[in-house]
This record gives sequence, C-alpha cells and structure tokens, in this order.
Amino acid sequence: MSESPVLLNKHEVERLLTYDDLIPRLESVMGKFSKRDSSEIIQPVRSVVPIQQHSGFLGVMPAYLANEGILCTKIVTFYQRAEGSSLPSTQATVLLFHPEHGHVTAIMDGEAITAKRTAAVSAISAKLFKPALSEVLCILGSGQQARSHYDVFTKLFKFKEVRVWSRRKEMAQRFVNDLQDPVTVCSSVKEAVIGADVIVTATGASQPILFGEWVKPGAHIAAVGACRPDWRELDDVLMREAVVYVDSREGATAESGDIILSGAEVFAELGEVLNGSFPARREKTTVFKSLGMGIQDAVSAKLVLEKWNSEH
Ligand SMILES: NC(=O)C1=CN([C@@H]2O[C@H](COP(=O)(O)OP(=O)(O)OC[C@H]3O[C@@H](n4cnc5c(N)ncnc54)[C@H](O)[C@@H]3O)[C@@H](O)[C@H]2O)C=CC1
Ligand SMILES: O=C(O)C1=NCCCC1
Repeated sequence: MSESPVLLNKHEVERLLTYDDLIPRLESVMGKFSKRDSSEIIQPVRSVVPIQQHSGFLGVMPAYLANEGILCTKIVTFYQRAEGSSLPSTQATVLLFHPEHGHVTAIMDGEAITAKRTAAVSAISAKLFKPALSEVLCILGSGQQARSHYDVFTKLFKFKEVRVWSRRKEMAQRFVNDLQDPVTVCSSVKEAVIGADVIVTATGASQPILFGEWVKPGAHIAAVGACRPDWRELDDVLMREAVVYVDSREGATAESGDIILSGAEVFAELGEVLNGSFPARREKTTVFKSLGMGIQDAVSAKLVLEKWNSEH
C-alpha cells in the first residue's frame, strides 16, 4: 500500500521554494519543452471551465516529464474580483503523483508556486530581452504577482528607480509600505511607464491599460495578466510593433487576447531562445506574453518536495 501524501501549506511552500534553485530548473524545462519531444515532456494546453455566474474560471494544468520522473497537475481558480475584495483572485493546489504506480505523493499549496514561478519566468525573459542599460522598472498592479515580480526583479537586477501603479492609489501605497527600499507611487499608467526600461503588467484588466505610444523604444514588457482570449492589457500598437515572445505557442494562440485580438505575430517561445533555436532581440522593444504552464508548476513542486524530503 502506498504511503500517505506529503501535505504542504503555503507557508512551507514559500519557505522551501527559492528563486536561486527555481530559475535554473525553469530555464532547463522551458528549453526542453520548446523542442516538442513528446517522449520527454507532455503538457497539453490548460483546460479551463468558466464559472460565469461568479466571474471566475477553473483551470486544470497537467504535465508529465518522463526523464525527470515528474507527474503533476495544478488545479487553479481565478476570479475577476470587485474593487476592494479581500479574497485572493488566484488560488491553486498542486498534486504530484508517483509516475510508475499512479498514487499521489504530495499535495501542496499552489498559490506560492504560482506567484514565484510566474515571476521567475518573467525574470528569465528580462535577463534575455531587457535593454543592456536598464535603470527604471515599472510594475502595473499591486497584487500577488506584482509583489513576487518586485521581489525577484529587484533581487536579480539593479534599478535606479522602481515605480508602481495600481487602479486605486491607496493600494499602490500599501504595496510600497510593505517594502524596505524606496518605490515611486504613480498616479497614472502613463506617468509610470514613460521612460521605463522594464515594465511588468500584472493586473486583472480585460481592456488595454498599456499603450505603445507611451513605451520607450527598446523597452521590455513582461505581460502577465489578460489570460483569456477576450482580455487585454496591451494595445494593438504595442503588440504589433514589439517583437513578441510567449511561453507556449499553443497556449498563446488559445488564451491570449493580446495576441489573438491584435493579430500580432509570435516571434518565438522563451524556450526557443533558451535552447538556442531563436535569437533574443534585445535591441528591439520586446513583449514576453506569459500565460503560465503546467511544466513550470511541475518542476517547482518537485523542487519543493525534494527540499522537504531532505529535511525529513
Ligand atoms: N501568466 C501567468 O502565469 C499568471 C497570470 N496571472 C494573472 O495575473 C494577473 C494578476 O494576478 P494576481 O496578482 O494573482 O491578482 P491580484 O488580485 O492579487 O492582483 C490584481 C491586480 O490587478 C488590479 N486590477 C484588477 N482589475 C483591474 C483593471 N480592470 N484594471 C487595472 N487593474 C486592475 C488590482 O487592483 C490588483 O492590483 C491576473 O490577471 C491573473 O489572472 C496569475 C497567475 C499566473
Ligand atoms: O498559470 C497559471 O497558474 C495561471 N495563469 C493564468 C490565470 C491564472 C493562473
């Protein structure tokens, strides 16, 4: 009979999952994914069930990494929350299975994994695509993703100025109050992004909030929100003028309103740059359109379990 699964709460997952360990694993798995070798990695596009009555969605994100012995699925819900709601808009649980026998080996919180792996992947995009001289970081949004992006971007890169904008200025102020280093609170998106070298969009917006005319030529944008085919964060001008990278071509074609509705061409997957099949066009304005992938959750969860096992 199989042993009971390890149960890990958000606090434990947060403690065990460090960016230093996570980033190389994400780089490796995304590079492999983009080779499309189905004997090594299987990851279908996420299944999404709309919960129309409540402005929410349930997503199921399975992945099998044969050579690494990882069989995993994340189950995630995401909601468009009313202004001022104290409920998290993204909640998730990750299950790891024994690939040979099929039983569940671990059940862990997926909120911390989602926050950290998404920010780590955006940071990988910034390593590859941000201008050589990047002095100003701008974050649009002040929620969970905004915070994890702030943490990893300021850990990996040195900026002279960090700016934040949020729909309600007091939310941006609250975000800043939790930090040790100075961050400028901006009153409008335009004010926040003018002159910025790196821009993170991490909002629940369903209409464009970031317009190409405001973006400094050569800037890098990590676009994390707008994960539905009819949602946007970025306008047509920006999408059509930038060199667009995605995490998965299939995911982007199925789920990204910014890509589908603008008609923008996808230049390459992040993994195709990581594995050397496509160049990083750092000299151009670049957009990395992130939607999130089951393989990212899978390597994160495996890392968490390995660390936990090493302590017990
Ligand atoms: N690409 C990926 O892998 C992932 C993407 N996401 C997406 O990232 C976005 C942020 O997620 P969380 O930080 O977890 O959410 P959150 O609820 O913690 O933060 C959302 C932020 O967006 C702002 N916002 C909401 N509606 C807005 C609107 N109409 N216009 C402008 N700002 C608005 C809120 O004020 C808040 O600052 C969501 O769209 C979520 O679905 C979340 C997880 C993974
Ligand atoms: O990858 C994920 O996890 C999510 N992506 C977009 C919506 C929320 C969760």
